[in-house]
Amino acid sequence: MSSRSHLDYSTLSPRRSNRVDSLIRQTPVVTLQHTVDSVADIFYNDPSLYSIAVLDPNHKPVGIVRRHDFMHLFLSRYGRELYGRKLITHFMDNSPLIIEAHLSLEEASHYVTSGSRLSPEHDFIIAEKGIYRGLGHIMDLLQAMTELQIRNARYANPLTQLPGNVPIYEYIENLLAQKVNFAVAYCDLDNFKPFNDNYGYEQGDKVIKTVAELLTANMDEQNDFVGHVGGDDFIVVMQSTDWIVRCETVLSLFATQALTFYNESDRANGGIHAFDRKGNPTFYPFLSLSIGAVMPDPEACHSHHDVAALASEAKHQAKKLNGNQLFIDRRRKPARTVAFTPPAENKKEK
Ligand SMILES: Nc1nc2c(ncn2[C@@H]2O[C@H](COP(=O)(O)OP(=O)(O)OP(=O)(O)O)[C@@H](O)[C@H]2O)c(=O)[nH]1
Repeated sequence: MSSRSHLDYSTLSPRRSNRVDSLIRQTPVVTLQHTVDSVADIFYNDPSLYSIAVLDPNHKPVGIVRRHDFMHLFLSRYGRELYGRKLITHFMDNSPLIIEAHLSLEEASHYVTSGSRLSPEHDFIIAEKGIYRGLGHIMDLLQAMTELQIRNARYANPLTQLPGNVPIYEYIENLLAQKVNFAVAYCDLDNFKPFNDNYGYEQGDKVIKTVAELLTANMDEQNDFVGHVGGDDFIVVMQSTDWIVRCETVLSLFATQALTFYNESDRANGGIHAFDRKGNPTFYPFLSLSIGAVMPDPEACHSHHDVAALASEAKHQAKKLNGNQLFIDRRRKPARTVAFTPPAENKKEK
């Protein structure tokens, strides 16, 4: 998203498209030794320049000079004569907004909107581990955020409006690129097919929406990402330190809510009497949720395929347990790779 207009997202590298470094604009910088006169010359020679970052000898940003503020100095009588030879450090904003390049656009937007000092013509500094990388324009950020939202809507699951496969993959790739620790939970309903067959697709949709709502309500908006692969399969990518408790809360709430989807007679029986896929009469207990979770090793997992393999395996293990269960797989690197496949495609194999 480097120039952020009229871009075909399918050609973008997923790990860069929604990060702050995609907003970097290379503009002139000055050091602590620059005088007001020399900075004035830079502004004069480039009318499109709104701000100039001031760096210390280690390339760390220590301030920002804005054309708008600078103009005041020169509009005052004898301004240039009085201040021209002074160091720029006297006239810079020495607490500029500095945003790390690896952060997501959502995180950047959060910083920008929570800082009431900033207005649309203000720039922010983009740094990597505190070292200057370039300037970012607020208007670029807003435009990129709008495009991201349009794109997320395009890839959203139509039933739950949660992000689908493409944003899920991108989110994971982004975390892998940062080499940060995170957990992935693969959530899948149990006994959903007989429920659907017995109570109808519309009721089944309500169950899926309930799972979506429980996951969204119990995860941390800032640190966790809830995605809907399709059908009754959800992926949650978590950086909350208390993610295990959050998953357990979802399970316990679902255990209670699941009962509300049954009629009195089935509730009294503890489930549904129906036929299995081969036509044999079978008893199916209440709907439950299986969650298989893993903590992928960011050094050993090279793509979302590796993470998908780990999460799928954890989900299979979770499904072997009865009822609403969380299974945490201690394996952190995959033996094989698979993709998160929507259930409709899975079912053909059964
Ligand atoms: N209501 C509804 N049903 C769906 C949707 N997508 C897929 N399904 C149905 O979900 C069911 C998924 O089947 P399974 O995942 O095998 O259900 P299950 O009985 O829970 O089996 P396991 O997952 O193997 O435990 C099938 O009946 C699909 O037709 C959807 O969007 N809405």
